[in-house]
Amino acid sequence: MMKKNVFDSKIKAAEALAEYAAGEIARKSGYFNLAVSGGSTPAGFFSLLASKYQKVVNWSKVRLFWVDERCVSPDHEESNYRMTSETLLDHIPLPAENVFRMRGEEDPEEEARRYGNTLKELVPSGEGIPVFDMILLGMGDDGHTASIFPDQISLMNSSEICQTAVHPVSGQRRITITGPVINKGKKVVFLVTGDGKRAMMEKIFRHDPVYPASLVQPKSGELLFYLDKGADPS
Ligand SMILES: O=C1O[C@H](COP(=O)(O)O)[C@@H](O)[C@H](O)[C@H]1O
Repeated sequence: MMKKNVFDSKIKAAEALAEYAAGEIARKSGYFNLAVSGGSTPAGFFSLLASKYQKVVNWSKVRLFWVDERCVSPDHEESNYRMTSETLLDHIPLPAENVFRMRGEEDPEEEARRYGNTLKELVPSGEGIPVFDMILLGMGDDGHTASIFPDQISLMNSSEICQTAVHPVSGQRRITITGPVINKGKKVVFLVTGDGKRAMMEKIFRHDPVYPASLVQPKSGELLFYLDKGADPS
């Protein structure tokens, strides 16, 4: 099932998503396994969780994972972990043992293997694939999602849980969960904002198969879009 939610501003989209995520966490008994994206878009959502929902959410039941990471040290300005720490983790009582970062500073191939094994060990699986309670995705204006870029679209159909990737322009190495893991998620949520994303969003809603974000089609989970009106093509 697919549901599109459009809001007047990116702050309103982040507010609605924070309310939704907090509700989903509250509804779950046992661990809530959440995988988050990086880049710049989730910062507002994370900040809201860290302020408005800091005392509302039972953070000890959240286990936090990453959808993708840039192969840099965790204090690097481009680190997805660093962005999440500064906007969310530094402000909430989420136990350190519930935080499972991708180690961008390690050898990428080894780290992709290690992280895949961590996911297999900790996240309940279906048909051998980890099933996250929620996966937060972003979309680049080139149609990539996670660190799966159009020129490496085979990662959407990989037999691995986690793989390495390369940014097509900068050549920066990346580690990413693969398409089958994304499509196993119970709630797969795109947060996309800004006029600059509208043209690509239109292609994604047309399911243009050239773009990885178009191939996000959860098998039995729910696909949700949180957009601001700038990113909405309709
Ligand atoms: O490189 C990345 O890009 C996407 C989109 O980022 P945004 O800054 O345009 O929101 C992001 O979802 C991914 O996690 C990140 O590594």
